[in-house]
Amino acid sequence: MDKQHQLKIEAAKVALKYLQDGEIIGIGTGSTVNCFIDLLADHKHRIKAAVSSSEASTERLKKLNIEVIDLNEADEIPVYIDGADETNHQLELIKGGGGALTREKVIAAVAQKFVCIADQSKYVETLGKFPLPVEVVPMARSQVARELVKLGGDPAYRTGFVTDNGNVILDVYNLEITQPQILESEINQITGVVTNGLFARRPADHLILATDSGIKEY
Ligand SMILES: O=C(CO)[C@H](O)[C@H](O)COP(=O)(O)O
Repeated sequence: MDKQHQLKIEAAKVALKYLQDGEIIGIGTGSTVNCFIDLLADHKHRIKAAVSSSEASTERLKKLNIEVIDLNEADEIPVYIDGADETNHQLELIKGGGGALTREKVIAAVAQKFVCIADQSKYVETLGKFPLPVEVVPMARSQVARELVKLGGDPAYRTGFVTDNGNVILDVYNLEITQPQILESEINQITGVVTNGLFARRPADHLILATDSGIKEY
């Protein structure tokens, strides 16, 4: 097993302490969350059910006999566990490398506590080295791309990829994101954008970062 994967497992293990007995848990998407889902299998008796942010996570949860319910059936989500592509020290994130950003953002908005789990490679001074994913209604792809260029980015169409919502993704390169909240709002105002992968208006509440020198919690 490579070092990075080992760190993802370490972060996921620490996140188990946020489980709340008898409650619904929100589950994100990605390889780090997959580590958490696998660990959750041994604790499934403690939770009421899971709300999932993607078809991929739903499938993994169901394979482990963890009940998955629709978000509309959940009165509240005390805790949401998810990974990130980048985080800064304010726990503002870039997410959506796996293309699940919209459902992830919806669950994060509902959740009382958003716990981000990540390995050390995700921690950055300034967001933007990782291309910012933007989910777009297919017919608006070219128009949205032109607007993203005006904002200083270089959008690239993620070819061959369709989101769980039937939309496409533009990955925006070369953005140096010094004001994440403002950029998040600006991009969301472009007609045809479903959402973008900046989680700055609703950042994580806690970060569990696995590093070579141990777990750091923020
Ligand atoms: O936002 C995401 C999926 O849409 C993931 O959380 C993000 O891409 C991190 O994934 P990984 O844990 O595989 O590095």
